[in-house]
Amino acid sequence: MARTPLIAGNWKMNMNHLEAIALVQKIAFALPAKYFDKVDVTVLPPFTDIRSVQTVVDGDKLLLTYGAQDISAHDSGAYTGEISGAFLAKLGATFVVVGHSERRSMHGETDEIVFSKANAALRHGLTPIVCVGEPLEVRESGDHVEFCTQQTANSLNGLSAEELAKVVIAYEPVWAIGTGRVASAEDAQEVCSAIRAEVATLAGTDIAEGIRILYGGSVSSKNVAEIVGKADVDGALVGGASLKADEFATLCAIAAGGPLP
Ligand SMILES: O=C(CO)COP(=O)(O)O
Repeated sequence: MARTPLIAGNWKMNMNHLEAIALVQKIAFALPAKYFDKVDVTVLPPFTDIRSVQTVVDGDKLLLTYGAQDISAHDSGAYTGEISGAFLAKLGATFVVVGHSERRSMHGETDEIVFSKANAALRHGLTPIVCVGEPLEVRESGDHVEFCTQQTANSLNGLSAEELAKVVIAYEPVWAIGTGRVASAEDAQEVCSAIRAEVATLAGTDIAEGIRILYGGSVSSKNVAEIVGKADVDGALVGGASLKADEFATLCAIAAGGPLP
């Protein structure tokens, strides 16, 4: 099944709202419209930047989309510091990352919390990018496939098949995040295909074949072609390389099969 590649730039805690405007404009300038027929591109800035990004995307009629790095499981009320999916939807957000390993580890986000956040995203018409991935000790023990399929099942179990069809999953081995130690394309394929098989048990083969599964962890313009070229890898969740306009645009163009004539 042909799945349009998705490249998502997770800016993490970088770029104030003015820097965000400049970065989005530079990415748009460096990535001509013709690429957007072959790759979906989204940027995930800090919450404080989203309104500014919306303004420049809408004002300049840019083809890239944008979203958030987290979401509250709740819709409104006494949840100090949290951000409702209703507010993100109002800002024109498309995607929202849930269960990033940095939130799982530093904020105690369990699979159950990740499930509730994915649910909240879907409730507000947002596409959750549900992150799973093993720590180094699990990789070294050879239990990474079982770990990731279990994390996938626990994070998505309870969604209907129709809801699951709307989800993006990102496989991000923790030992590859921010380390420059990128998983091999074969590593990515092994786990992404196992995740797809797990989704098939949850929601059937058609839905499993239709969803996009991304790889994340030290992706750059130098390694993205081989990784996204794998049968079950449908794009990338990019951290550091998404903060440099030319590097990110080049990475997106490669994922689109470019350079295009
Ligand atoms: O965590 C990541 C994206 O969500 C990956 O970060 P790096 O690309 O910097 O390794």
